[in-house]
Amino acid sequence: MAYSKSEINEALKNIPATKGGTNLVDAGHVKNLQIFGDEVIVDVISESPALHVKKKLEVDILKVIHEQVDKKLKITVNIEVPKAAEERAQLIRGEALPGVKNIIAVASGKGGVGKSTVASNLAISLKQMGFSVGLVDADIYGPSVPTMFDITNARPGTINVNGQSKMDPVEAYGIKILSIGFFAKPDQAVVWRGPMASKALNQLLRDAHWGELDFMILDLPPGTGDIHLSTVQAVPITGAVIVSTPQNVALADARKGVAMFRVENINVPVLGLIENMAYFTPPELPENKYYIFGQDGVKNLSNQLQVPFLGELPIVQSIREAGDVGRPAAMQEGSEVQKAFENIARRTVEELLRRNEELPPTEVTRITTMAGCSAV
Ligand SMILES: Nc1ncnc2c1ncn2[C@@H]1O[C@H](COP(=O)(O)OP(=O)(O)OP(=O)(O)O)[C@@H](O)[C@H]1O
Repeated sequence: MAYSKSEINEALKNIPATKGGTNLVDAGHVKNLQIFGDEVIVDVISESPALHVKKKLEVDILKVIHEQVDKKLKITVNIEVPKAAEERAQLIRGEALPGVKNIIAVASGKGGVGKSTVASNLAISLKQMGFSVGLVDADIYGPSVPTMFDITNARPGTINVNGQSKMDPVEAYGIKILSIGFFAKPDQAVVWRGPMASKALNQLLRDAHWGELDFMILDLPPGTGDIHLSTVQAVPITGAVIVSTPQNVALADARKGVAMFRVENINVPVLGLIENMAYFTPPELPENKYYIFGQDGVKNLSNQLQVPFLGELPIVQSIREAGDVGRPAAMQEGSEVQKAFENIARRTVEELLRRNEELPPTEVTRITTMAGCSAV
C-alpha cells in the first residue's frame, strides 16, 4: 500500500509543538518527511533539549502515525535541537539546585564494591531519620537503582512548573528517584560518548522538579571519568563519600577517587570512606568473623589520607537479596543491617554538618584546561 505525505502530516498535526502553542506541522518543526514503501522517516525539531521532552515527542509521533495511518509502518524519528535552544540550556548549568539543601555524591574507584547498595540504603536511612531525600542514579555503566527500588518498569511523568515542563521523579519508599536507566536500554548507555552521557545527567539533575530536599544522593559510576567531571560542573556537590572493599585492588582505586575530588579545580570535600564487605559472619557461628577481602583496609586508608571513616558493613546475604528484590535492606526494621546503615547515615550527616560549618559552600567546577588533573 502506498502512503502519502499529506496523510502523515495530518496525523502529525495532532501533536503539540515543543514551543509556540501550535502543532508540529504548523510550527514548521517537521523538517523533512520521507516515505519508502512501509518505512517513514520523520526529521523533526525539538525546541527543548530535555531528554524527557524529546522522548515524549518520539513516542507521540510513533503513536499518532501508527494509530491514524497504519500500525505496520516502520518509523524512524530523527530529532534535532536548534543550537540556540542548546545554548540556553547550557547557561543554566552550574547554579545551585533550587530547593535542594545538600548533594552527596557516592563514588567508588572500583566497580562492584557496593556503591549503589550504599547509595540506596543511605537514602533509605536518611528518610527514616525524617529527612526528605532524592536519589539520582548516574551510573551509565550499570544503572542498578531501578532494580534496587523495584521500579524497573516505572517512568518519570511530566509536571508543569511555572509554565515550564519538568520531569516528575518516580517515588519509591518515600524517595524521589531518577535513573539514567529510565532513558537508555541496558546496552545503550554504556556506549554513549562522554558528551551524551554528560548531557543526560545534566537533564536528570536540572530538568526535574525535585521540590524541597534535605539530601540529594548521587550514585556515580565507578572510576574517575567524564561523568564525574560533568557532575561537578553541573551541580555544587556538598560532599562525596567513597565506598571500597578492604581489598588492595579496590583500595588503590578508592585512593584515586579521593584524589579526584581533591584536585584543585574540583575541590569537593570528601566526607569520608565506607568499608563494605568488611567481613563475613556465618549465622551459625555468630562469634566468628572471616575477613574475606582483607582486614581494616579502608580504615587504614582513611588514616593515611586523613579522611573520616564513616563505618563498615559486613557481607550479609540479605543485603544482596534485598537489592535484588527491590526493597533495600535498611528497611528491615530492627535488624543488624538496618542499624549498620543507620550508623553510617548518622556519621555521614555529622561529617556533612561539620563540613557545612567549617567550609564555604562548594562552587561548581569550571574546568577550562586539564591543568591539575594529572593526579586523576
Ligand atoms: N555488604 C554486602 N553484602 C552482601 N552483598 C552485597 C553487599 N554490598 C553489595 N552487595 C552485592 O554486591 C553486588 C554489587 O553491589 P553494587 O551493585 O551495589 O555495587 P556497585 O559498586 O554499585 O557496582 P557498579 O557501580 O560497578 O555497578 C550486588 O549484587 C549487591 O547486592
